[in-house]
Amino acid sequence: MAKRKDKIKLGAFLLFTGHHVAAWRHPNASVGTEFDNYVELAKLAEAAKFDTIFLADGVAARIKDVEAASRKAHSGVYPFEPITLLSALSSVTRNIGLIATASTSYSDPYNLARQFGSLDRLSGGRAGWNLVTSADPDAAFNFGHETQILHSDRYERAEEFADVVLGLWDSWEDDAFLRDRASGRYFDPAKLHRLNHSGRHFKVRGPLNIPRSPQGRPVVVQAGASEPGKELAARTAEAIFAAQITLEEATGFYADVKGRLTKYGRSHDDLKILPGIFPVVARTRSEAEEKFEALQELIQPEVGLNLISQLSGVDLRDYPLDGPVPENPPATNAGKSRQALVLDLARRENLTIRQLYLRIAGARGHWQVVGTPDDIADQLEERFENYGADGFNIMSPIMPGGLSDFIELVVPELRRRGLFRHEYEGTTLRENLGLKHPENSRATGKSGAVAAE
Ligand SMILES: Cc1cc2nc3c(=O)[nH]c(=O)nc-3n(C[C@H](O)[C@H](O)[C@H](O)COP(=O)(O)O)c2cc1C
Repeated sequence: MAKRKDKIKLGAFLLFTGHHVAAWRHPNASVGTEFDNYVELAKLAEAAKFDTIFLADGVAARIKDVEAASRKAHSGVYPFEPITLLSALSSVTRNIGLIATASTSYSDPYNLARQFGSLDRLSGGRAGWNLVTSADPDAAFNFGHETQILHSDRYERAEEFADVVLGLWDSWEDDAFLRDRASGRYFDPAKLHRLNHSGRHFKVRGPLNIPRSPQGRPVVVQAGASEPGKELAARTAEAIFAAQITLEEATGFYADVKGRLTKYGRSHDDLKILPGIFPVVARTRSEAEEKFEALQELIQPEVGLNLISQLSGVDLRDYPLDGPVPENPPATNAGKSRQALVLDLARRENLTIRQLYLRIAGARGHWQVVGTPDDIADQLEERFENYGADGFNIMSPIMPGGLSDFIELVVPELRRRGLFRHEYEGTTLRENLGLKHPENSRATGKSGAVAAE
């Protein structure tokens, strides 16, 4: 197979103390909850010419199992709301993309379009929206529901939500605002487009009361991998955060989603697939293994059990720790692809419940690689060259050390192999990700989804 001509895209998935579930207990982990901690991480990633920093988010503290939650740093309690934080970080960064998570189940499309449009203008065109439907069951109780919204209903709402937001972002054409003192014309009415949306979930007249950004509009990212998740991504997203452990899973997912683009008039390069990787890197394999084991030893059984109960959608607290993971538990209404991924892993490697949580406590079901810079670069290169990814979301085990390790040890090796940039291609997120400047779908009459060029 011919070597790819494009280069790997890299995002830093920032979780304040690090992605390993016990990272907060490690003496080298920063407490990570202050603005300066995020300034440090954002500047580290930008100096390394990463494409993006990405912030996960939820709208509920996950404290149903308060004993386990009280032993974790990430129980759904985040130091900052992500759009607020990235708006602040936009003033201390220049090129790196700023991707925040926001829920289509528990937001309003007009306000969300405005907030991300504002972040996009504040940052000079570097905003991205990680569209989630909120698989977290606890979120429903903070927004007037008595039970979690059904998975299928969440995605039906998300489809319409995305169309409204995309339509609102096209309220004004790029050159609508003239600000012409001589003629007295501030904007050209012919370049203003009301949305006049009326659907099952939303009725939104528009226009959005904020102009388009230097990159046209924010980049839409999707992270769901169920059937409706993949379809929504193929129709509306320009980047996907995915979670696959094996090369086969990755290439299968990549071919599946890229294969869906044509029916929406979109081309292969209109969507970048960026699976997560949890890299533990050191100059020697034994040193990398020691680093990883030092984190593993800090995992408390309550926390490990709680983590796989959340990911598998099954409360495993009543099952023996050293017994098997239950066969065929009920389908979850939470994250379907994540349940499948965790249960397949347990079956594939014949893991007990304790072995399963030790296996995924770091990467939460993402791809985990422990080794030297060459080991990790080899794995990234293989997945990239075999079209299992267009880039990767780096989920450092511990912050800031894990991110600086990857930057100091793996990035130079990727550059030596000609796989990663030396300099940014542009100043907007689209320019650096290699995405087209979106035409204004209201101006061209291609309503709703992402308008093809
Ligand atoms: C890299 C990555 C990041 C994610 N970040 C969030 C997040 O911040 N908030 C959230 O509610 N869900 C997040 N998710 C979960 C997805 O939105 C989705 O619920 C999950 O992938 C299951 O989707 P599915 O039911 O379509 O398979 C993330 C998933 C991935 C792969």
